[in-house]
Amino acid sequence: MNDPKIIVALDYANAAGALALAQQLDPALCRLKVGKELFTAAGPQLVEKLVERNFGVFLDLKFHDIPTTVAKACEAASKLGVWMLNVHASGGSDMMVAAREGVARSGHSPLLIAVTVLTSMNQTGLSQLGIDTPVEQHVLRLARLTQQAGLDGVVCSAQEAPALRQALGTDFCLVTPGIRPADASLDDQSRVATPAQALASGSSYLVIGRPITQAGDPLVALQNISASIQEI
Ligand SMILES: O=C(O)c1cc(=O)[nH]c(=O)n1[C@@H]1O[C@H](COP(=O)(O)O)[C@@H](O)[C@H]1O
Repeated sequence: MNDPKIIVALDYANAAGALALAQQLDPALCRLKVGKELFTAAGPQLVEKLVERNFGVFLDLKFHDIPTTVAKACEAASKLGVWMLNVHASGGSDMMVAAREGVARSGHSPLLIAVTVLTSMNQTGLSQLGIDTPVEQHVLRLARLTQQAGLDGVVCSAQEAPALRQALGTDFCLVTPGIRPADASLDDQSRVATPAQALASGSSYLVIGRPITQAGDPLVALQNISASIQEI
């Protein structure tokens, strides 16, 4: 079965921008991520349109609330026919178990993953939250909690992927944003890796936004990145 490793982040302000980009891309080469900005502006109808165009959709709404609310949100999200959805692991074990139950109630079976420590965060940012544990150790702690709650995987940076892969086994899904080709701008990302480094580190899927969406020719950018990971 075709299982593209690249997830293009559709960080657009409206449906027209997102659909125009999707039109240029190929569902055999990538999946698409709909995040908070686009979903707030364009809603479930846009997600359904992307699913109809045969794209696997990662609905990235990073739910983080009391367990009942998250369970119902996950149930509703799963009913949209998405391929993957996520919650924040820092919402805790009960919240993640409830999320899993919400997905099960939906009658659909998307992958359910949890965000560990955002890739924009560094050690200073974590310390400001009162967490003085090294980033990698904190990511590992949240990832273990996620696995114990029965979720399919986590969002982490590629820098933590080798440790997580070793600790959590080959079946646990590692989704890594903060991906930058060697010559690309870091933007607001902090813990970054190139596409090839990320896959070699054990990432299952790479989330890539601006290096593709802001490129002069997004399809060529996607094809170049795809080619750079073919042999890994
Ligand atoms: O859950 C995510 O997708 C996510 C988690 C994280 O820790 N860091 C992170 O950058 N993301 C998302 O990944 C995408 C990265 O986009 P670019 O920085 O443009 O490649 C954005 O849509 C972020 O919302």
